[in-house]
Amino acid sequence: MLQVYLVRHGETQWNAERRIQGQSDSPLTEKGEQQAWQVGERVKALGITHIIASDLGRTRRTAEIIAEACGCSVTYDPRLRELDMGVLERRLIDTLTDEEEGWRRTLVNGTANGRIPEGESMQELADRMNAALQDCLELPQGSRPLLVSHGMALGCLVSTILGLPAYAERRLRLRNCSISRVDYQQSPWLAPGWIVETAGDVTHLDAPALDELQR
Ligand SMILES: O=C(O)[C@H](O)COP(=O)(O)O
Repeated sequence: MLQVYLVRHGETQWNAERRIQGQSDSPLTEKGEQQAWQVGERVKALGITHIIASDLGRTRRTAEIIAEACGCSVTYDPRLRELDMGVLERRLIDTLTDEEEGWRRTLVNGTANGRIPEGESMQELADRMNAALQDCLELPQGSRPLLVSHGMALGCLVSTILGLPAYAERRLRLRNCSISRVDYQQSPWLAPGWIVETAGDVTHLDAPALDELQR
């Protein structure tokens, strides 16, 4: 059975400001760095063999910290990036016009193919995330990978494994530096293929992620 750990990056400046990141980037806050160290402490005894991260700065930094704790190297996969939020990237959520908020709501409550102008659909996001996860099956026998990615990206992945539409991800709270785990297994009792073992675990963090207060 292949176990794959899924970690959202630590809190960033823009997470704290409620500014939309998408594929734009802001650095981890001091708290975000601490969260990443706490993930490292939690997972260092789990025998992680590969750390694969989105190539955006906030996931790179989170992955580097976890890698230092686990003693393994990091590779980067752009398929693990956050949803491309098009023209709304870098904007403060609280300053969106009614029309802009409508575009955002299309993603939150909408259809799989809804998108922000110049952005990506949830279904496109789910497809690339599932493809990246599927590639973990090609790793050598006995591997235990840990993927470092983003809130909506990981939410889409977990939602679609559960057989929910990609946009159901907003029903799943994946806080900064939460840990989820999905397993690939053949079982006489469970559906064969990917199953969700845990989602959004934050019991290793000593303080609530700011996200918890915001959403
Ligand atoms: O701001 C965003 O793009 C998302 O809502 C959260 O993305 P993040 O997980 O990269 O912070």
